[in-house]
Amino acid sequence: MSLLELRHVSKRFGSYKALDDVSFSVEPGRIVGLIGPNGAGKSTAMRAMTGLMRFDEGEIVFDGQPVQFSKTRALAKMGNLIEYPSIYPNFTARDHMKYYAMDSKDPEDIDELMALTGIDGDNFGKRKAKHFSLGMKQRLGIAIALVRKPKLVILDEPMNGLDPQSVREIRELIQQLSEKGIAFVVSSHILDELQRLADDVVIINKGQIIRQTTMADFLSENKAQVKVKTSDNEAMLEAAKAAGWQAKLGEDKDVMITVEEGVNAQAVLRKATAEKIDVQDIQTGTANLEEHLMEVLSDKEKKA
Ligand SMILES: Nc1ncnc2c1ncn2[C@@H]1O[C@H](COP(=O)(O)OP(=O)(O)OP(=O)(O)O)[C@@H](O)[C@H]1O
Repeated sequence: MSLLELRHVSKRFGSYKALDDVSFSVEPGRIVGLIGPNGAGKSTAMRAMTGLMRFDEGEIVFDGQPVQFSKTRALAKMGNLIEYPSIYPNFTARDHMKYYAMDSKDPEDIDELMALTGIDGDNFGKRKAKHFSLGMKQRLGIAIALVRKPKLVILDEPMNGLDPQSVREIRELIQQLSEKGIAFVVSSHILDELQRLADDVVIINKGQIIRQTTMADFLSENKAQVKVKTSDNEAMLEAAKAAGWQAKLGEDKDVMITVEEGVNAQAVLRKATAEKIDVQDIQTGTANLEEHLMEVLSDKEKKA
């Protein structure tokens, strides 16, 4: 049984449908990346899942129980870092942990949690929150999300504003926790980071789910491409299209040609030579998460 299931969930803000018949599920211990462009509905979906926001249609089931809207009662086995937990400037990290642990009948061991999230020790344990860096506040937010021994943690943009070192540390922390069986739903605009982090992807666009699959399967849908930079990219593009190849101009105006039977870097070089086009650079590779996402979204746009 899935740990979390959204079934046909819709949410309107006035006449605008922010969630439109959204269905997807989260399995125990998996890290699910929720991705999509600005305004796609990621935060709205996350708020609905945690019971922070009423939704209009459908149902959400977490750990066998329907999720119901509550202003005051957070779900017992779900942690979240969506709306910032209140961080009190004159509290230390330990004061915060003690305070949030009071909400739970059976809180996690605070010392263990502080060690795990790296907010223990002389550095942070004794300092007041008003002196914390953004990375430190993110860690404290995650530690607070974990204090009730959750089975699922929802993190909206947990990497926002962090330096590369902190981003890596937060990623390693999430992975470590998922190995202990905690599931995560994470949204992030830092797609190369999400590519490293997530086991599964759920793609949302204009309030609709476009795809739910594993990260590995999503990336393997990608066909390899030959990327070629020439003295005349427009002419190269025309020549490739005339040969019946799938070709387009990339973002940097290089020509991108999809690899298939009989179409590879060598064939592209031969074609360029025959057309008297100088090749300045040629590479073969597969698109990353960001490029593949852009492709999937633009295909969807064309079909709409
Ligand atoms: N309280 C609200 N009232 C009216 N419209 C809202 C409200 N909250 C969200 N919206 C709208 O719903 C849509 C989805 O917003 P949401 O914040 O869920 O998107 P998102 O995918 O999280 O975007 P981003 O990546 O920019 O954070 C947007 O068009 C937004 O303007």
